[in-house]
Amino acid sequence: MVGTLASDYPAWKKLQEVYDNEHKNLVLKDLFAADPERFAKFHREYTASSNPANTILLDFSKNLITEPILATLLQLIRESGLEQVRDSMFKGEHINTSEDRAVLHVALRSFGELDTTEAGVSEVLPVLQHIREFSDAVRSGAWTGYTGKPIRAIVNIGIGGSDLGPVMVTEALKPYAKRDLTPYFVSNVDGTHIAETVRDLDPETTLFIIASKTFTTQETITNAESARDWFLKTAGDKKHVAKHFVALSTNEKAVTAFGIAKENMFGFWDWVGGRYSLWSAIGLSIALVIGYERFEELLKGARDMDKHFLETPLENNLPVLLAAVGLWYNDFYGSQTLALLPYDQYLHKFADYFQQGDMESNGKFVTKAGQRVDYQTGPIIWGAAGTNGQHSFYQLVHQGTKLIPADFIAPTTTHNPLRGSLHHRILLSNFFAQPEALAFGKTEEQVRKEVGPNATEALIKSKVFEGNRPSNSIIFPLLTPSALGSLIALYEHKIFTQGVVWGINSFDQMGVELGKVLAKNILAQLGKPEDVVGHDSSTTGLIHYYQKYRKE
Ligand SMILES: O=P(O)(O)OC[C@H]1O[C@](O)(CO)[C@@H](O)[C@@H]1O
Repeated sequence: MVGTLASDYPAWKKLQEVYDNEHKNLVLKDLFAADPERFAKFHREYTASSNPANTILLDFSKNLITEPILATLLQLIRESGLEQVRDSMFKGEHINTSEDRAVLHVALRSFGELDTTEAGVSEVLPVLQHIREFSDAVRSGAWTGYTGKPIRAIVNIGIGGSDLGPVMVTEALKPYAKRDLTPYFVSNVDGTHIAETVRDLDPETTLFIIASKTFTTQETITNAESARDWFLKTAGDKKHVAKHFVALSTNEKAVTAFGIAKENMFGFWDWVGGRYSLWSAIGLSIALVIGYERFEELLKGARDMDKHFLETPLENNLPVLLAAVGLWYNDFYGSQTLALLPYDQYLHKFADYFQQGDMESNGKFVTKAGQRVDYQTGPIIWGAAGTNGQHSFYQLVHQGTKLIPADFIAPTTTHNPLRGSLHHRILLSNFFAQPEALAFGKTEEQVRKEVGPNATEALIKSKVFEGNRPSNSIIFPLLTPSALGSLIALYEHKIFTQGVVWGINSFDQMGVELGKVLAKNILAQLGKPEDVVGHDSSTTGLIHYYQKYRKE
């Protein structure tokens, strides 16, 4: 409820008491031994309403919870008004209070089913039609470059939500890609990024997509200008820009001022948050790579999860259940992070994507009512594809001193069944084994039996796995556009649910502004001969070093 600190909810106080009195007795080994039905009680299965082949099983039984604890977590979520705020979001109410905006990324994938009159919602389908027509034309070769050649490379220039979603999805759905149309992504203002990207490209067959909700982001505009310079070095005449540059934005004035024709702009609206925008025109590169039909399947997968989130009682609601166990560790166990560990190489950018999705949404310390919170809010999101993480950071996850909740994610079936799916069996054996090892560990007694009588006490102690480290396992049949859409929406709504409990605005991003302003001030000074002024000794000293040694 706006105006209530989460720690004031009765259920929060109850959870604090339960944690204080019981957490020492919550031992997974004992919880499983005491209840052979534990998995049955603590897993749920989702089936996409428009695609029965798209199911997701969420196993949350390896969490440090009991049925009463889960019930109290769900009560906390209920007391926060989650259901009411959720309904407000879907109705288009301006729940992004600081910017007085609706939050309607769900309207991008509702295919006209959402009953909201928010300006722009009625234009979603025409924009999708424009995306279909354009992607069909480029993929068929009907759309050619200025010398009549088909497009072979698309370069998406954008950053944050105008980059991370297209990157993650085009990687994840590579099995569905048109392999003679290669996507490239330029995001960093570091000239290296665009220089290295275009160095081997052919201007005659390259299409640039300038993706920017505001069309004012310094990195993106700088890169777009350099891309245009690179292109015109060969093409010469500015009139050829029209065949090689399109824009994705809410800012038509800035787009046309840049020199991109209105008919080559794909619009979207201020109620689409950057980190929730891959379903909008920002997803153009996705539609170009996998085709419009598959892009629509992605949207429908998300829409099916939207329906699940809207219609399913909290105790069976996958986003709510993920949010609930996350709150338990983040706010009562004091964990600081959440590891996203997809056992699928195609999902190797999944954690990167939700670093922005979660941390830019919930990395806040002030509630919507302007109160400073007295509890933890958004977790640090990190992770890597399995099994690579096992050879990198799993030592700490298994035997470190930190509690690291982890979500293990995997498809039962691979797109690449090499050697009779031997690779995939090996991968999935690790997907099953790691949560088991984390949960149940290895006792000193077991170690002694293994190492024999001559081992030192120190060696024995170093081989003990205390276990009792929680995880969720999320498994589904195959990484299809529909499955990916549901999976992304699952996490979007988990993030939303946690933000509602914490009472924060998950949809603005005031925290990114100060750095930008200070950088602009320093940039203006770096170009001048006189000494920099107005900074602390550290910043001044660093700038002096830069000015002493820079060569360019
Ligand atoms: O799409 P734009 O307007 O260029 O913004 C890019 C990114 O910058 C931010 O505004 C700040 O990181 C993100 O929210 C957004 O996704």
